Amino acid sequence: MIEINKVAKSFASKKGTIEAVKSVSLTARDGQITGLLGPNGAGKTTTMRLLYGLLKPSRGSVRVDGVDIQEDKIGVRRRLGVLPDTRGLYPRLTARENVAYFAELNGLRPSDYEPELERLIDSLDMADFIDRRCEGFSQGQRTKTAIARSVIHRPQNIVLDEPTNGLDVMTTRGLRRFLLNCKAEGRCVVLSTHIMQEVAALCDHVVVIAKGEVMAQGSPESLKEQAQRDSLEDAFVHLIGSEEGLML
Ligand SMILES: Nc1ncnc2c1ncn2[C@@H]1O[C@H](COP(=O)(O)OP(=O)(O)OP(=O)(O)O)[C@@H](O)[C@H]1O
Repeated sequence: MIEINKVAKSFASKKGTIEAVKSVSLTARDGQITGLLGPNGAGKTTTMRLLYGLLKPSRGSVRVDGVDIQEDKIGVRRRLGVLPDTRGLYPRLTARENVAYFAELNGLRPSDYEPELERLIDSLDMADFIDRRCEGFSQGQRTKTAIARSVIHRPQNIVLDEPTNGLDVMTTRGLRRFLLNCKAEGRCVVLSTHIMQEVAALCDHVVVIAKGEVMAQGSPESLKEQAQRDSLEDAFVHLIGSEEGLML
């Protein structure tokens, strides 16, 4: 379970202070997929970076399975699998070597991680390229490798920044099946997106973010009720107060 309590983050720039995240609170539960939905520049990536400890919040706190990230960063990272916005693979290593390297950084021996790696190759459909160097990989191949790498240590909590960005329909469907399977195993999945179909297809709990603040949160059904709209699309546009930057 991930609990974010009133986090804020601002950046200094030549033109003054940018308040990327003004105040975001949410709880992402085990056995659920929680979606952060918002237009471009809403503060999703910054919230994700605060969540996995890449950035330190200006205010507020983050707890993962009850552990405060500022008090025990390493303990929290062990409980987290992260797909960052920059996928960041080692181009000279094969996909298998990239995943194995991360498994070993997490203290696993080949006999510990190899069965899980085989399972991931199968469920993410990676057999065709697993033993190729990552240099020259397509976006889908890169994303799949980065996802396998982020979950090889079987973390209870999985955090993915725009996981289906640039993926084709078949790859997206495979990834959705994979995430639904993680949910069925009782894991906590958090993803950010600006694609509404993603939310409708996957999310149990949706946090609508715009301009660094939470505009509304709840199940897709409850968001329609809160906005008094019949479709999710209309509800989101109403809650955000603009259509800008959203993909319908
Ligand atoms: N390191 C940084 N320095 C300065 N400004 C930043 C930094 N990181 C983010 N911002 C600004 O904070 C705001 C929120 O950015 P963020 O990347 O969190 O949005 P987002 O919701 O993920 O958007 P997108 O959907 O376009 O990826 C933007 O105005 C962005 O320019």
